[in-house]
Amino acid sequence: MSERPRLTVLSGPSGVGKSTVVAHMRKMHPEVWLSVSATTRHPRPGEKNGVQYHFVDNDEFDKLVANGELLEWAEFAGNRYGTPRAAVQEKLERGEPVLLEIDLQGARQVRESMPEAQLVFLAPPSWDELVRRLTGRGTESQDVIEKRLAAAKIELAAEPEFDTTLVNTSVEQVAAELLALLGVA
Ligand SMILES: Nc1ncnc2c1ncn2[C@@H]1O[C@H](COP(=O)(O)OP(=O)(O)OP(=O)(O)O)[C@@H](O)[C@H]1O
Ligand SMILES: Nc1nc2c(ncn2[C@@H]2O[C@H](COP(=O)(O)O)[C@@H](O)[C@H]2O)c(=O)[nH]1
Repeated sequence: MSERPRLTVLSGPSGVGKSTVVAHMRKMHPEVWLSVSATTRHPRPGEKNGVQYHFVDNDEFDKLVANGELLEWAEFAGNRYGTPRAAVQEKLERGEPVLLEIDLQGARQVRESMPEAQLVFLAPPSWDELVRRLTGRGTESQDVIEKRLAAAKIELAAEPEFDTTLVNTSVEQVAAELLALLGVA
């Protein structure tokens, strides 16, 4: 009997570098499949529907929830985000690894529904560096940055709930560590 296919969750505070690390990893290994979440957040400049996210309005998101189409979902800093269930199930049924990049509330839901999943926490080298990265990205208003930093304090305190912690000092190094955890490299 083959080993059960693995679902990996990558979580960590807003601005720590999750998307940057995953993008670097997929540049080296395009075969790594990342779930595309649905969100009610407005696209940032350069973001395309169906690529970074499926951008939906509140009614569409309500329908996804009501129809049981989301594996998990959460409200984060004023917007809702959720993982479409069907694509994840299809990949796992084919025996292919699955990567989710989601917040702490979503990670906790996955732990409940799929205890075999591995939960990876991406931590910043320091609090000041996290603030620098989130602010320096320049994509959020000061009000939203403050909401995200308030959430970050809760997320950092939850680090012991995760199976593994990776510290994002070097994008290249942490991408290699994540690949190893995915069983790709
Ligand atoms: N190791 C690193 N060293 C320096 N800067 C980094 C590093 N990793 C990421 N960054 C920078 O930090 C900023 C935030 O990164 P990114 O958008 O990937 O974070 P995130 O965790 O995906 O955030 P969110 O949860 O808000 O989507 C970006 O400007 C990115 O270039
Ligand atoms: N619970 C979920 N969280 C998600 C999902 N997709 C993304 N996220 C997380 O939301 C925040 C904010 O993302 P941003 O793109 O607006 O910066 C971040 O922590 C993401 O990881 C999801 O499907 N479910």
